[in-house]
Amino acid sequence: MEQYLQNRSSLIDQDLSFRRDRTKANTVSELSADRAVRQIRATEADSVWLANESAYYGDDTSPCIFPGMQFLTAKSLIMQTKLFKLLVKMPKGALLHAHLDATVNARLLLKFALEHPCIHIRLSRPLTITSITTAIPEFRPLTAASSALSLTSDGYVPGEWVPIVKARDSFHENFGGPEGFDKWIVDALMINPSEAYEQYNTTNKIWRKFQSTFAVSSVLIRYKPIWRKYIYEFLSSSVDDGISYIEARINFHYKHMFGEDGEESVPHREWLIDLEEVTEQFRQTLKQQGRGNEFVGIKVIYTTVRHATPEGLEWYTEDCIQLKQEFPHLIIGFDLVGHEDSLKPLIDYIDPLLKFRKRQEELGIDIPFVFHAGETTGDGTKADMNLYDAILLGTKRIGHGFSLYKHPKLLQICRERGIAVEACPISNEILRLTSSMPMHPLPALLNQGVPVALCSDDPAVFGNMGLTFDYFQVLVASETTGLLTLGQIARDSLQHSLLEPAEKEHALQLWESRWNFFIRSIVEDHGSVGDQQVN
Ligand SMILES: O=c1[nH]cnc2c1ncn2[C@@H]1O[C@H](CO)[C@@H](O)[C@H]1O
Repeated sequence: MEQYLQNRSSLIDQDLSFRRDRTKANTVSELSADRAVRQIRATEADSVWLANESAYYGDDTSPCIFPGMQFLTAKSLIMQTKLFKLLVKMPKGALLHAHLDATVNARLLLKFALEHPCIHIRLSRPLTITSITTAIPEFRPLTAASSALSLTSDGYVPGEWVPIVKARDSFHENFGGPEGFDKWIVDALMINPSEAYEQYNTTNKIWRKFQSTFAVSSVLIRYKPIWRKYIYEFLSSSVDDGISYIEARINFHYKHMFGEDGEESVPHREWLIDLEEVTEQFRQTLKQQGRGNEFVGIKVIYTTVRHATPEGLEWYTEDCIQLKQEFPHLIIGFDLVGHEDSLKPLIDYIDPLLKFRKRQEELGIDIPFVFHAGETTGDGTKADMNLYDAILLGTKRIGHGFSLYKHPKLLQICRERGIAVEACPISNEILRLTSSMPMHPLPALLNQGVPVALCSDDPAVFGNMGLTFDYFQVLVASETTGLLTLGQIARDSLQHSLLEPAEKEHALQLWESRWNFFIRSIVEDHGSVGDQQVN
């Protein structure tokens, strides 16, 4: 028996030996905090999840309740847990994968829109009680006065612009009045549980709804005064969630933003000037609050969408180079975004991408690739094959890499070259690549020793604001993963960021001291629990 148990633990050790949470010696406090968190997780597996499962017995329409279940159904329950409240306080390190135009709470974006009377709204078809759930509102800043007063009156002519405040005030009570207006807009900006899990419950179907949320928000966010408020809010909510550094993907597909005059004429460089100014303003406010150490900064990964033609892409690579020359410290990467299963694969862009690299060499600049790749359930499909091209093109990290676990050689390359995966678990689940967290391939990557950073992707659309929700879902869906794994993930997010070496060193030092404080506070709060052996 003794021999058997020895063999067993040796086999387990060998199997998990690549894991990055095993590479570092842990302090006594860390081990104690990890045990405490495992204990809370075990207790809540019964008190929160099992308890609710039994409450649902006998009701065929009720969702199945378990840790790591469908996020949109579980969200309110998650927020009530001790574990969630504890994780809110964890220093998360860097947010390395977020589309900037999907990062601010939808209600707040609507509030920003209502603060600007020049924002107008229109519909392409008359609104009916049944069509409201799929009717897509269109926005535009307009300076000329419009005579239309209501979207819901019989006299409304589709295509006519209505000032947003009037549209809201006059929203007919049959549609819920002004609150009904708010609900309609917010629903158009987000994915709700019945859309993700019933109406559009396949990847292709949910992507159509997903894309439509960007169509609704795009003009609002590209209105310069809202853009500035949007960035401020993104920074402030991220830092409140324990994120200290951000590499945001900005979609430069649209060549202009709308200025205060309502003209769509503000070029990309001004978007970045705004970003810098607002960031500075935010930094000053934090300093005044004595919280200067909580924020390192924000940098930008230039992105455009995979429906550009290979020739058309050259406009964007040239634009990216110009921005890099003007904002060398701000532009730190290049990526192509959009639905990989249906849009052009990387192999179609090899020529312009190699030219892009050559131009950079000639100019003595470096804009690393940070490609989305393998965001698919496919095997050997063009989206899955993007992984090979991303790696051959020298990608510094992989966005999503959902299908990476199928590729032994690529896993080895990622481990050996330190190519981190920007894993977006909640995004993957809502976009229907996985039905729940226990089905997500993340543990395969962790066990293979691939560096991982957890990311929120499009929190405004999914409702997973900050990083706490993604950390939570990962923690409750694995027995191997513990608090110390999450710590290593946060550390790796900074380690695999594109910060300059000195900046990275500084960011890591700040993180380590916050981490030690966090660990100490867990031990103080839960010390007695932590001393009990759980496993
Ligand atoms: O998970 C994702 N995978 C690929 N593309 C995405 C994802 N999330 C958002 N976008 C893309 O980014 C643009 C907005 O900046 C949108 O066009 C959207 O398609």
